[in-house]
Amino acid sequence: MQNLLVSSQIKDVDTYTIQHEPIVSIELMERAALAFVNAFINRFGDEEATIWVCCGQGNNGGDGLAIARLLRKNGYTKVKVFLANYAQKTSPDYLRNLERLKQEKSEIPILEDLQALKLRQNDIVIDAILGSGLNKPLSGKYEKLAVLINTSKSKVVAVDVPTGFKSEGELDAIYNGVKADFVISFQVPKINFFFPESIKAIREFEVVSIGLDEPYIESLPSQWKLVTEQFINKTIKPRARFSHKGTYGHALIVAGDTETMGAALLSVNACLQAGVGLVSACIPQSGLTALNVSLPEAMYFNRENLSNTDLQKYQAIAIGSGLGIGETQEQLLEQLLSKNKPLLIDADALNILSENKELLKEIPAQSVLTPHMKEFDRLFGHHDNWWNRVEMAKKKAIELELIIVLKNQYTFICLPTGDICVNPTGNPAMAQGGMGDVLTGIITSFLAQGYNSSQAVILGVYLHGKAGDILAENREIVTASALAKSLPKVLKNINSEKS
Ligand SMILES: NC(=O)C1=CN([C@@H]2O[C@H](COP(=O)(O)OP(=O)(O)OC[C@H]3O[C@@H](n4cnc5c(N)ncnc54)[C@H](O)[C@@H]3O)[C@@H](O)[C@H]2O)[C@@H](O)CC1
Repeated sequence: MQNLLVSSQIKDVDTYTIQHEPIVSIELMERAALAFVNAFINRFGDEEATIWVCCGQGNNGGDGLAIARLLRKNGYTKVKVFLANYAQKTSPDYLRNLERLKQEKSEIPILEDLQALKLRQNDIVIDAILGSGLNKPLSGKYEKLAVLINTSKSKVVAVDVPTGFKSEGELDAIYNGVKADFVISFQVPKINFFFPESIKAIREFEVVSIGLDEPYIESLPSQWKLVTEQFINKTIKPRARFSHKGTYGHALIVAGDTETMGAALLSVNACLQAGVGLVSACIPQSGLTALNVSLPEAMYFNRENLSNTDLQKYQAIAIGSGLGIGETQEQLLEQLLSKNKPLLIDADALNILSENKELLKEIPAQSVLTPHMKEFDRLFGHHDNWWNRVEMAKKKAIELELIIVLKNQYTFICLPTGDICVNPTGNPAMAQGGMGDVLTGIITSFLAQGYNSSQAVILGVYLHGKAGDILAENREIVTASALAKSLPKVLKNINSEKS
């Protein structure tokens, strides 16, 4: 897991690195500019393009000036600098870079008049006006400049963060900052990059290392964690020699209704594909033929027997996929809750909870809830923005001792400890019915295999997204069935890389 930091902490890390590496601040800026330029060249190789580097007067502007110089050195001949010198204060490193640019007679025009900023279709704007130092909403000349950039047809590449974009905290409903096609951000992704509202400001982003002190970053207190591939590789266990089906647990999935049996089958199938030893499908009798035909590996569990069966033999129990809503389903949920064993609660089971909120207190600790936005709001009230929604999920996870998996392109996993783990995998090709049922099956599978609740959820969410990402490399749409089918290979690849 990687710590995600708020802007004040990032500033602190800059200072720490400068003092302890040690490195002078102007050299750190040079390193940042070089990292930006390398990533930029990788992506925008056209040396003939006209590049307008728009610079403010803080360190973000200082980066911009160094970037302009380095681009020129790398063969980009049509680089121009525009100085947005609208403030009283200037940073010392900005001034040093400005001096250097002037002294070196680098043939880079330095413009200050807005009229001179004639942005054309194939031009590139490098936005180095304001970065993570933003401390109030954009207004006046800054806002005017943002409008000019946004209404041009030029491509916009932002340095660290787009001008006017808040790196953390509630994002305003109306965004008046620079809209970037691409952001090259330094060292750590900013927390708000993972929030859906950032789409107004950022189309794509990449994070480049500038050599800030990583152990120090990890030592800082932060409730925000980014799930990393290293964490997954370290956590996941390969199949052991001499193991048998009993080694990988027995899962029980309570799901399906006459017309939504597909959801149950998707869940049960995903549970198998993710490696469970045994899975029993507690579905209505009307689904028995479908189950036997499509998933011969799965076992059938008669619903009539749920109340009087000892469920201890199941290492994991999930309820919800395609369950339907009604008195019978409510009774099923209540029966499971009374067994006092952690559950995974999804889909219709969440909707039943939102109609019977008094049941929330009955959910055993360490249970997992996997709502999408609408299910979450039905459960815990309407939220105007994602920041507030995630804050509420965190609060409820602590209060009810649950793991709340708030699903989105970047899923937020809120743990009872107060930590919020952001999952970086997943993509829009996966936006299709059944995907949630598959996720439920995968997490249930990992729970049954003996991972603890947090591990099972993090592994499940990450690998679900990872499988989707791999498939989306050469297809526009990824169906839930295709994703489930690809899981054994994704798992194999991870385990082979380790050995
Ligand atoms: N040593 C460092 O601190 C490093 C900083 N780096 C760069 O520095 C940036 C942060 O630099 P700074 O902290 O100087 O801040 P910025 O350059 O982002 O902003 C500078 C100034 O803008 C003012 N300001 C904030 N919001 C405003 C608004 N809405 N309207 C008008 N003025 C506003 C602030 O008062 C501040 O004086 C990062 O985003 C990154 O690009 C990198 O060079 C890496 C090293």
